[in-house]
Amino acid sequence: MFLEIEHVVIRYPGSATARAAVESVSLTLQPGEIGVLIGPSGCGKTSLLRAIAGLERIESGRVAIGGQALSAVSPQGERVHLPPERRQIGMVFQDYALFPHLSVADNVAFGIAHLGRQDRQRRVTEMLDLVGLGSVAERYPHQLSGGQQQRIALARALAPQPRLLLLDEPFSNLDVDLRERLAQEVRAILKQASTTALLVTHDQMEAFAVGDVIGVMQHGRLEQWDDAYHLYHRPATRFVADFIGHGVFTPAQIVSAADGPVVRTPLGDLADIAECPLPNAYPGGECEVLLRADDIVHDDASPVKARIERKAFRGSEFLYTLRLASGEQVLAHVPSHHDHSLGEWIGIRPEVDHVVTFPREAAA
Ligand SMILES: Nc1ncnc2c1ncn2[C@@H]1O[C@H](COP(=O)(O)OP(=O)(O)OP(=O)(O)O)[C@@H](O)[C@H]1O
Repeated sequence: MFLEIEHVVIRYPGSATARAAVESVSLTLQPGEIGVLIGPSGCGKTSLLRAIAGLERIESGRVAIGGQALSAVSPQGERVHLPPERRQIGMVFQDYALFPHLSVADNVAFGIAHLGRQDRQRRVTEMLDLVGLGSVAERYPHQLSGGQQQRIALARALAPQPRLLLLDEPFSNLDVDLRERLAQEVRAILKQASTTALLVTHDQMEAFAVGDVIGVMQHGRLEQWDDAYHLYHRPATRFVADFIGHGVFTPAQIVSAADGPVVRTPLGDLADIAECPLPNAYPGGECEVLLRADDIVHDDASPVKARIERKAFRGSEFLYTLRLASGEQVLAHVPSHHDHSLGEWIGIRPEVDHVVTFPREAAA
């Protein structure tokens, strides 16, 4: 392991009795791996990032890179806290923080003043080429677009060859189209430079575009640290299931059938499902099943009908909010050439590959 975060607790001064901002978070990154922390506002992502950078002190736990403890508080109260400038960690913030009076080349050279002139120039050229902006070296930040400024900020952060790069909402000042494109570019740049990085965002698309591993945080806790596929298809908690993707929880019952357990839902039985829980996993087999919008297929031949309550155009598809006659709500992605009207009844059927169940909310 390269980056090791072990049971880190962060509590701000003056809030000794209050909930910790970060509550016993543990995660690891391999060399060259990109991690992303995502979660609602106030869940503690920035606090954790700042603690890794050395800008906040931890109350307990350990932060280490390559086996070297940067911050640590042992159960006996022994403390390590390396100052930020000795951690060899780079940072990129949402506001770029470029120096307006310095040219692009001088901005990139800022953190490598210790190198000789030739080495410095070579590194600046390398970094500008890496971010695809070799042609703007002599310009000033105000002469660049937001996306270009952010790539320069990345070049500046990478120039000193940090052991770890931390990125705090680096795309949030950019418009939506640019954001996703830049997110993919940044991933490619980090991979090319073999940089280990941890990025904070509240945008799922960004997290999926950039991260090898994604951590979902809530109330200071890390609910799951996993790849995008598992977060989506195997969410560890109800919060993760709800936070990632579009879906609803529907009451269901797991019952034994001739060919094994089936999940009985208002849309019919879900059968032939790998890793289906056994009926005795829940009292009376009663649970809630997660139905994602892409688990529901529009099929006029289906006996199950649902009324369209809302629809949102998403380019190649609509996100329909549907109501079954029995009262349950479900979501469905439907190709956008199936343009039905609000209030219309359409046929739907479930096509669920991964069944995700949780205890009934009231019983949970
Ligand atoms: N300097 C501080 N002093 C006291 N409390 C703080 C401080 N910084 C953050 N907090 C509190 O710690 C908790 C976590 O905040 P943090 O900024 O880490 O969350 P976040 O997930 O990054 O949120 P956002 O997405 O809004 O930036 C919040 O309850 C916040 O109010």
